[in-house]
Amino acid sequence: MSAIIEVSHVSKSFGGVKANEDISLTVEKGSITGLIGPNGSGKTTLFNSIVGYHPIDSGSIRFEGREISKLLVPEIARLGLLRTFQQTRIYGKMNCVENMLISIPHRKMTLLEAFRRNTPEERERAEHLLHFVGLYEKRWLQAGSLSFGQQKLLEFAMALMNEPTVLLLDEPTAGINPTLINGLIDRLKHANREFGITLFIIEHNMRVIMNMADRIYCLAHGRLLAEGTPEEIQNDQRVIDAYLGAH
Ligand SMILES: Nc1ncnc2c1ncn2[C@@H]1O[C@H](COP(=O)(O)OP(=O)(O)OP(=O)(O)O)[C@@H](O)[C@H]1O
Repeated sequence: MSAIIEVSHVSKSFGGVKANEDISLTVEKGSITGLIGPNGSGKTTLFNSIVGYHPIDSGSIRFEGREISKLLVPEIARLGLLRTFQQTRIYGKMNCVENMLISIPHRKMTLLEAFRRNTPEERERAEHLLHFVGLYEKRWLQAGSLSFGQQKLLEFAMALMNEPTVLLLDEPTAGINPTLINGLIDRLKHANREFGITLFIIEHNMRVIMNMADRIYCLAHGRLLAEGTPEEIQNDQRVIDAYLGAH
């Protein structure tokens, strides 16, 4: 495997708060990589830096060997690097298929035009992916009427509409009941194995991340505390003291 994301010595402060300090890590192509750490340890800030949501103070971020730390969100998205959020971002009044169709990015037209111009291939792809995440039967329902877990599955399918190379997932299982969590894990693993999508996942649910990740990074107080396989991380005394002891 080779590195698809290379974060080197990245720092980012908000006023006096050092949210990320001298962080270096790599995400291997084709891997499922985990990012854990206590609340406020800088995980979301790092994701935001990688996808271009805000400029970094220093350091370098490379995607497929190319420096991306000065690029804007849509430019990075066009390269195939996308993220999802802790809170779902769906349109509750639209049905699932409509949500899928408007998730195709960078259209320089109104929503109405966007619907008119969707190609049959895009519609077919939307339905295929809704089937993939188990929402095909519900495709004509308003997204707002779905359970929170189903909305997360919809959001995942919306991200897949853009055919990402790498998907950054911010707490994908937060707020989802255990049955749906298992379904989501299964779908994520499938997307990784069968579609070859590299996954970089922030997750507080240890059962989930230990079960999925090839490699895990742990942050604490904005710094990289430890890295290793799930087994190494679980047995790392620094991680236990800073984080796992409370979980
Ligand atoms: N836009 C911002 N403005 C000011 N401070 C911020 C901003 N974003 C993050 N911070 C601060 O940076 C630190 C790291 O926050 P961040 O959200 O990255 O942590 P996290 O590990 O993702 O936490 P959680 O697990 O609770 O989501 C916190 O002290 C937070 O208050």
